[in-house]
Amino acid sequence: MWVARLMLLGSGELGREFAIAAKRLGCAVIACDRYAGAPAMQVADASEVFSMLDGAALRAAVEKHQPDVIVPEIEAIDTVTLARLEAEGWRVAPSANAAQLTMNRDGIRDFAAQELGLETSRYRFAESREEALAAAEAVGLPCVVKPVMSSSGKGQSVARTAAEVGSAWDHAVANMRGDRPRVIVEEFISFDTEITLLTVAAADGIHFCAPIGHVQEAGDYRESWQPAAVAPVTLRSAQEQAAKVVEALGGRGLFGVEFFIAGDRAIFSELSPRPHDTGMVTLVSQQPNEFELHLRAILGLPVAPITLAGPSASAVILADRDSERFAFEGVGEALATGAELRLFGKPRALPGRRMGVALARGAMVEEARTLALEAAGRVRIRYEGN
Ligand SMILES: Nc1ncnc2c1ncn2[C@@H]1O[C@H](COP(=O)(O)OP(=O)(O)OP(=O)(O)O)[C@@H](O)[C@H]1O
Ligand SMILES: NCC(=O)N[C@@H]1O[C@H](COP(=O)([O-])[O-])[C@@H](O)[C@H]1O
Ligand SMILES: [Mg+2]
Repeated sequence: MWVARLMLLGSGELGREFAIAAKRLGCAVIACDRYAGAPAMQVADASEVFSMLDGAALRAAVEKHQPDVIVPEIEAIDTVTLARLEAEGWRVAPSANAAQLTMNRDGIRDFAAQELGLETSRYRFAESREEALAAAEAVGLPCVVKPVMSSSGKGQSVARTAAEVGSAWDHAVANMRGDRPRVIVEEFISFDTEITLLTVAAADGIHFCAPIGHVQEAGDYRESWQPAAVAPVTLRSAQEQAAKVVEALGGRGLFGVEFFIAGDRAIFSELSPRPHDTGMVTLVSQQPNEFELHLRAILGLPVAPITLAGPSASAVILADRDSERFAFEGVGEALATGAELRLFGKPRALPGRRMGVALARGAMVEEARTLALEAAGRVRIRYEGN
């Protein structure tokens, strides 16, 4: 009856678009997350609510729903259980190894820098305030301090002085995911621009999407666009590095490989073994989009040709407070710009939480960026009762 039964571990905005792609190709989707009514659950066949870090609950959900493929959608998952499930014959996309190595920044960074020899920022790990200070001295100031387990910039800050390293440590520990107080202290790279190189590991080999440029604030993405202007020699270097790391991680699927571009150097930063938030621009910029590519690669379906529709951009819509009673206004004004919207349906607003995204095309990237920003700015969240 089904093409495949897919279980999503994490059901946010990225999972939602993946679920839509999967439904369009006749798959069954079981969406799991830590709260009810998560974006992907709203379009899935079934859902389960539990913490992805709870191994027993994870195993119970897998045994109950018998998925053909388990598809991690967030970083913070009990990857020991995931690896055991894979060893028992359950399929994990792209692989339990990829999920395990990328869940913690120490895993992927040591793997990329030391085992594969990719160029990265100087870095050290620290498990106390004192160690963080020593690490900052070793990599130099300013430096970036991040919890080893976190995403979307949570717990991340830049320290410019030794005193700021202490507060950066406190901020990281207060905002980390998981139960391990450990940070990475990285040399601050003053890059010219940064890109995500969506890299597809498919049955017929590696495919690349056009590079995606993006702007981040407080470690979280605000705008992205495609194609990003990158010199051919630099793009080749990024592609070679991406192919190396994706092949070494193993498995089929789409990976978002992040690079800082400084002069003609592509400096490896990190990667997601799944669709990337900055890649939401592909919902209007290319065919197949990043969600369809992940699905097709996982299922062994054709991924090529990947065609670019034209210069495109995305801009995020953020909440600014904690509320479960809110509504979106200005949707009509936003759509009147010609841009598209994706409002994620998150049941709760939180300060800085991404609630939606505006997507636009233009004759040039600059025009698409202006339109997407304009449309995102026209959407307002009206909070009730305050
Ligand atoms: N060493 C660095 N030097 C300069 N800027 C940095 C450095 N590390 C991170 N940043 C900035 O912070 C952003 C977020 O960092 P990073 O990708 O490591 O965090 P993240 O929490 O994993 O984010 P996401 O989950 O959204 O990918 C980067 O895209 C970049 O703009
Ligand atoms: N950079 C990773 C990323 O963008 N992940 C996306 O955000 C969701 C969590 O959002 P939330 O924190 O608002 O619940 C995740 O489920 C995923 O879709
Ligand atoms: Mg990142």
